[in-house]
Amino acid sequence: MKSVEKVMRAAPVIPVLVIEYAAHARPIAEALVAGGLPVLEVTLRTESALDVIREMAKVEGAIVGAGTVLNADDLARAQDAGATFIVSPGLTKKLAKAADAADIAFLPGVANASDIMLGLDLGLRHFKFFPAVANGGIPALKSLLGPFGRIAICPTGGVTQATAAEWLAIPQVLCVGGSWLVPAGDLDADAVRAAAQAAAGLAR
Ligand SMILES: O=C(O)C(=O)C[C@H](O)[C@H](O)COP(=O)(O)O
Repeated sequence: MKSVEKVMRAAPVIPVLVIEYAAHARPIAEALVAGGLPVLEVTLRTESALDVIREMAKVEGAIVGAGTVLNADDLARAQDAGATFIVSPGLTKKLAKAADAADIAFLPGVANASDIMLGLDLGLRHFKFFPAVANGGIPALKSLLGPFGRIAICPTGGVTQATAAEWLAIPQVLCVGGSWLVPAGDLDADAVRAAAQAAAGLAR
């Protein structure tokens, strides 16, 4: 399986992208990469998501993946479009097996001890903690890391530029995910680049 750890270590923040217009894909990817955030998670939540992945995959230096991958069909469509990693809000045996068979880096969501134990049974060690804040935030993650200290985590859901550093101070947290870098609405590439620069400067 391709290394999910490499994806997680490429930058302190993975922008979670919900993009309506394929025409916005390249300028947004270029602004994020130029700002120092090469890892781009394109959620499969919009009609244009697969076209967005195709466009972003052409941007030099971009490491493009798909988010909101719920099943093997989503995985296959995202990989065909050029995604090199997939992120899921949860974890199923079927999806983990499909990711293994497709030889694609896989970052599944976990919310509790049983989810992590399912992941460990499946040979996984890298997880997204989702929804990070609603699920109890830093105290909840620290409690889970008692019994599961050897996993690697990307908290996502409610993380912001202001709170990312606190999460990144936890040794098992290799990166955080968040949608704050690219707000919905009109495209402002300068603002995206500035937000990326601030995020890329966060210490791990
Ligand atoms: O679409 C998915 O697959 C998800 O897992 C959801 C995203 O990770 C969160 O919606 C990001 O959370 P915010 O940064 O609080 O907006």
